[in-house]
Amino acid sequence: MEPVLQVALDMMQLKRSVGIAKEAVEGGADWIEVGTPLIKSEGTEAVRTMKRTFPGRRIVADTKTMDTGAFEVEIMAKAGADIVTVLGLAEDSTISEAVESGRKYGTEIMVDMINVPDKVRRAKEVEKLGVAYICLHMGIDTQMRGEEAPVDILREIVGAVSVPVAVAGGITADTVPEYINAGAYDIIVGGGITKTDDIRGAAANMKKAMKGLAIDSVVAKKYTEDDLFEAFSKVSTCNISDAYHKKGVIFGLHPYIQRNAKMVGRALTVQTANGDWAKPVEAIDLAKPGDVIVVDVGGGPIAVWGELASNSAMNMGVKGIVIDGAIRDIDDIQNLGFPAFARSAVPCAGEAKGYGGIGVEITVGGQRVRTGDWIIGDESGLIVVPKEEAVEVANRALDVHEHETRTREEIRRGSTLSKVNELSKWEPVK
Ligand SMILES: O=C(CO)[C@H](O)[C@H](O)COP(=O)(O)O
Repeated sequence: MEPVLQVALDMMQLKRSVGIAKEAVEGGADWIEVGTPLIKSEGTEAVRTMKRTFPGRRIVADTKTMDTGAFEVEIMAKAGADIVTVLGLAEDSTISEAVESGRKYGTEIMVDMINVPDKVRRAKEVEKLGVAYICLHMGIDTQMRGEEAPVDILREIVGAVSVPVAVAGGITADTVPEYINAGAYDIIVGGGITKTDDIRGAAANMKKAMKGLAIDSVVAKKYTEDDLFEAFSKVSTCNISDAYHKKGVIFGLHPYIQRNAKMVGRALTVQTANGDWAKPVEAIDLAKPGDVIVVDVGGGPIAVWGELASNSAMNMGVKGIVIDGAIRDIDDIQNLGFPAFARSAVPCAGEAKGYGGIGVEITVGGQRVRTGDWIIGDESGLIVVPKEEAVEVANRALDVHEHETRTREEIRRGSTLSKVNELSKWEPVK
């Protein structure tokens, strides 16, 4: 059997989804998935519209049914679904009822193995219940922690069951050949197609990659602890703030940086007193390449940092300086191209006395900062991401960034930001 490409429409707006589906089909998508968020926002109408618009295509209703299998399958079948998804975590009776209902109304059942602990064992069990497809799925929230659908488990499932196996979860043109080689029949792709500005091209590339051609994905891979510098360098502080629910924003510090410059690094914290520049300067000798020195001066108005310190820090591979207090030599620091953020700029420096400490927990611009936390700064400001949350926040920020690519393209084609988001519809019901 020739593998199929299923495009997953996971946005909330039906009109946009139809447009995207049309272009994906032109690019070669075989099956169309009405994604869970789309079903939740638009109901069965989304399935009905897709069936009417694409009469010759298989329509998958991704209901992720967990209970009342018969009932939910009947609803989706009558709306035009050819395949309905039920969770592998559901009770056997829910799955059997879904299968029975599917037989009655002419719909197949795909079991989604999301979060199932023993996927191979469960795959064998649900096959016996009469399901038509089994789907190995790494959910979007799990992907944000850097995980992808595991190829070895896919291979094991394919070897253990005789029904066709689908795979989903952050698949890109780069990764699709591994899943094909492991025996996947149905390749389910959401963001790898829908977040691009060229849906047709992305679907066509996915098909080429499914045939074994080497294709570079325009959508980023999911990042792990090892390559967070690259991940944070690809996004803006605004992307991070959107992804991190406005947490981590450092307020009140001014960016003294060059146009389009960006600062990304891990914090080396310093506590000092107003005008006392000893500890900030000593920190330079302790800094590792890639660090950002972050100084808590409690907002003090006498400078604790200037051009010579910046020069020395740059030499050590330090990525920038953040001071909740005062800085000086702004013009020279900007000529150096050394990113600096401070509450104020003044000509006067204090004296080296040695108060405070290095590597201690500090508060800067209202945010707690510890050594090792990620600090990202650009012309919009500064944000701190705790080290424990960095992988997830970086991947979510990239997701925000990539979704903006699609929105920008729709605006370029004549839509408006309000229309793209169907804003009026999302106002709370009074
Ligand atoms: O069902 C889903 C999320 O629960 C998605 O449709 C599925 O994960 C495919 O999307 P992506 O390729 O972006 O992961």
